[in-house]
Amino acid sequence: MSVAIQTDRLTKLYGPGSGCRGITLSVKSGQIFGFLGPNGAGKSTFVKMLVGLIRPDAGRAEILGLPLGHREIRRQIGYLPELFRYQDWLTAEEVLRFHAQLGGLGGERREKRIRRVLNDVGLAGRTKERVRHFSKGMQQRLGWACALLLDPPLLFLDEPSSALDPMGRHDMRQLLLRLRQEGKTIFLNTHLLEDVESVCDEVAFLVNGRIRAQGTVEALLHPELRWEFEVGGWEPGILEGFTDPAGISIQVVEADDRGFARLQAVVTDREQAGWINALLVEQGITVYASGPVQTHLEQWFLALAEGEGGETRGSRDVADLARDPA
Ligand SMILES: Nc1ncnc2c1ncn2[C@@H]1O[C@H](COP(=O)(O)OP(=O)(O)OP(=O)(O)O)[C@@H](O)[C@H]1O
Repeated sequence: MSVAIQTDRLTKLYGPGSGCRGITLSVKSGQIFGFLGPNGAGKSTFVKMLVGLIRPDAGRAEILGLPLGHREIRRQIGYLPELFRYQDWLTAEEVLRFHAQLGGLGGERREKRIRRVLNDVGLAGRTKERVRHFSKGMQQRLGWACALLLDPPLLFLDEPSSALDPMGRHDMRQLLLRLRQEGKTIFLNTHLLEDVESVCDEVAFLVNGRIRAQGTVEALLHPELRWEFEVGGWEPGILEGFTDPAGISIQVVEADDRGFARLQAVVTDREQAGWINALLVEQGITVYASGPVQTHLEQWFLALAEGEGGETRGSRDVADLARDPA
């Protein structure tokens, strides 16, 4: 798989503690890459460097094999800015014609592309309306249309669903998946963890201008199989003296004085979880429920964001954070 974006210690500083520093990351072609972080983390600054709107202070980058700043890159990328604003005296169609003209697209091909992208973003019936009469969500849909217009292989979308209602967000997630199927690479800045969990192949978390964690969503959230058991009839020491041939350690996460407890164990597979289940029952414990522990991206996000400014958190590895996000 080739690499669409490669950055090497890319840096832009606006002052102490703002901007982004030393960002090294790699985005494979054909991926949806999620770029996450709390407000002010430096996500938009990073994207603006990649699309050529601001110059880095230090570091290097290659976009589609071309060095950052190369004119050809602009032909190959689509960009939806976080703060979008279009000529509100024009109609949606006219805005797109203007953008097509800037991109060197004309004639019947242009008209065909305009019809196609307006249809893709759900504005097919609103093409003759002036942008000033558009709702914020419709304007953002127009922004998507502008980004897609020249059919670029690489898209930078900065908070692309921020103005959309739940249905609109759903539509856009479907569109993202379709674009990936068509082979596009998508760099997605977002706060919507639902989007990240459902469409992103890899993610990077930015806090205070630095990358704190990076990897596939699956590896970040589930570096190990942890199983939970909700039980009744629990007593401290009930499993004492029991010899465990597999060396599994069962931890008590929570227990009350009526014998209710939540237990957890790291297991290699479901069979091992079933074996623990049988063991508990053998000891006279009632198992009400059991299943794998689900870590949600939100827990991750909060744990990383709370560590803002803490260099020690930055040095912890991803698996370590996933085991103990707090
Ligand atoms: N042109 C600028 N001049 C001075 N400071 C800036 C400028 N642009 C951004 N910053 C600062 O850099 C930091 C990162 O801003 P940036 O907009 O990149 O963050 P972000 O992660 O995209 O935030 P949000 O999620 O709120 O959009 C902030 O502290 C911001 O105030």
